[in-house]
Amino acid sequence: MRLIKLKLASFRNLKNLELTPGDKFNVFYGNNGQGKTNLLESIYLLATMKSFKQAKNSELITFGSEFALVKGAVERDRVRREISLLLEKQGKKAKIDDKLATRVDDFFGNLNVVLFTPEEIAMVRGGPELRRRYLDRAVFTCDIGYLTAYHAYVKILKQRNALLKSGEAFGLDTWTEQLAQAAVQVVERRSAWIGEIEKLLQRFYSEISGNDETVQIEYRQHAVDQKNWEKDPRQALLDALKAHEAEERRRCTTVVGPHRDDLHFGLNGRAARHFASQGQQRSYVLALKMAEIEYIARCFEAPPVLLLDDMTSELDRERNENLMEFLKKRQMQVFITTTALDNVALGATDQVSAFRISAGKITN
Ligand SMILES: Nc1ncnc2c1ncn2[C@@H]1O[C@H](COP(=O)(O)OP(=O)(O)OP(=O)(O)O)[C@@H](O)[C@H]1O
Repeated sequence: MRLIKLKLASFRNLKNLELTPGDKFNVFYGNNGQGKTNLLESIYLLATMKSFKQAKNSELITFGSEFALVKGAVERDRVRREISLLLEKQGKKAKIDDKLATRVDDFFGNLNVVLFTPEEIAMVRGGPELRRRYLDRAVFTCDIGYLTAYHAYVKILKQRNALLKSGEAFGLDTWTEQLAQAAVQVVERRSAWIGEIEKLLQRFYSEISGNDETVQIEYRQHAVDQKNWEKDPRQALLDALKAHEAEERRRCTTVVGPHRDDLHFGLNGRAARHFASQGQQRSYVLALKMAEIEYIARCFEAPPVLLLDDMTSELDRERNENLMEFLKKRQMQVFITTTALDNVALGATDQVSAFRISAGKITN
């Protein structure tokens, strides 16, 4: 799977850009604020239809323009496809080979990406919403049906919250039933992904750290009894919701469900969030990304495209080299941004295509 052409019009400060990337390492270098991250954002958008900065369409369109166009030619299993996204202030239109894509699963899967940004290191230390967001996007890449299950859950959650807000005494039970049913779908799919990642995580962590520390990854459900869950997931959620009903009525919001769950990262049996050093946290996230890449490669029988935004500022030389060694061994296309070319520990390889970016233009 690879991106063989990229064409941008009025996308952030990239007003008119055409790129023919190389098959392996594509390094975009230049000063701050020139458009390197914007370029990665456009590729991410083409793959996921979402901005990794949670930006709205209006922020993605060049100031003063009415629309933006992100177009790519992708190749998977020797089949070439043109995929494009037209961004208008009111919405997006996705096309595949010039035909409007009407179904989600037609569009997704043509280009799989794994993103690695400095902000993701904060995922270990930060609040649960960062980890949930990461988890949702990662699960969706390998399980397209997850998006439907997740949207169904969110829709019911919103309706249940509206009822709680209205102060209406009746009708909650019906929403609670539906919520529990939809929640089981979300939790089971998230847990299945974690189960697969867990098998790979230790191997990569040991490779990076070179020691015998152990790593754990676990799905942690908020307020749900795990013994009950193992016997009957739906009933366990119903029981937890019932037990919190008074609190929910008081706070006018649903307090139990996957929107409150968390992903637990453990190191030597303790919470990495509290006990891991910065270096260990970096190694953890790096190993997690490697595991994610490996898992996607297995699911699709083709590795994803990797987007590495300014990682040289976060990873020290040794981790940087470890990551590059891991990538060199795989037939995968990589897009890297950095302020200076020699920050990227690629060593001697002829697989690098370097592009200098200045004021939204490729200048070499
Ligand atoms: N909608 C927009 N229209 C025009 N320019 C925009 C828009 N959104 C952001 N920009 C510009 O894009 C630039 C930021 O680009 P980007 O984040 O890609 O920088 P970068 O090269 O990755 O820099 P750094 O090395 O600091 O991360 C800023 O100059 C900003 O003003």
